Amino acid sequence: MRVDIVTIFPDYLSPLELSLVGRARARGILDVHLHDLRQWADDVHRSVDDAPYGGGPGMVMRPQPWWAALTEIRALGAADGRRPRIVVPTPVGRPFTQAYAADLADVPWLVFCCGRYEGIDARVIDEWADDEISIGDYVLAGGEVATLVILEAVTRLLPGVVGNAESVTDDSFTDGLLEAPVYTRPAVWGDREVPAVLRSGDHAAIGRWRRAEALRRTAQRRPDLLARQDQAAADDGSGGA
Ligand SMILES: OB(O)c1ccc2cc[nH]c2c1
Repeated sequence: MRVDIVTIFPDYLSPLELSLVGRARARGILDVHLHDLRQWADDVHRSVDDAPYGGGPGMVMRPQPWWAALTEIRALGAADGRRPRIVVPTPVGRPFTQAYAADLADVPWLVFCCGRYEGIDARVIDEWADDEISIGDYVLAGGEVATLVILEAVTRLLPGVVGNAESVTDDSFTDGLLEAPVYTRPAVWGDREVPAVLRSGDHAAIGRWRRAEALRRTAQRRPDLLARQDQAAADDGSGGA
C-alpha cells in the first residue's frame, strides 16, 4: 500500500516511523510519502490560509496550494492508470469504524489531506475528496492525529503486519461486539483471581465465557452496537447477537 500525506506539519507524522506502522514500512508492506503543503503555495510567503468569506473566527485553507498538490500527486499514477483514494479527516465526516478500516485496507493507494485552521476551502473537498472521515464527536486542531489513528487501524489489517492473524479477527468490533476481558500471569494478583474457566483448559467453556462476557460488556457500555447487530440480523433473517 502506498500512502501520501499532505500537511503543513510533516513532523506531526513522525510516529509513523515507530512500532507497528514503522515495522510495516521497513518490511515494504507500507510505502509512506510525506509532503509539506507549503511547497505548492504560489506566493513568496508560502501562505496556505486566508480569512473566511462571510466572516467568522479563524482562517480557512486556500484552494490554490491544495489544488496544485493533489494535481501533482494524482499525476504520479497517470502513467500506469493508478488513481488514489483521497481521504480528508474532518469532524463533519462519516464515522470511522473497524469496517471502514477494513474497506480502506483493500485500497492500494491512499492520499490523506490534513486540514488545519477552520478547515479546507469547500471547493477542494467537493472536487477532490473521495472520503471525509470523522474519528469521533470531538474537534482536534487538525487532521494529522486523525490520519495517525486511521492509518494505524488500517495498517494492522494489512496481510503480514500482525504476527498472529487471530488477534486481528478477534478484535473488538470485528464481530460487532466489544472484546471480553483479558488476563495473564500471575493467577492471583492481590485479592483478584483470574476467572477459573480461563485456567480450566476447557476450550469450549472458555469460548462460551468469552462470548458471554463480550455480550455483557457490549450491553453495558455500547448498547448501540447490539441494536446494530439485531437490525443486521433482522435484515438477513438470522437470529441476532
Ligand atoms: O477532529 B478532526 O478529525 C479534525 C480534522 C481536520 C481538522 C482541520 C481543522 N480542525 C480539524 C479537526
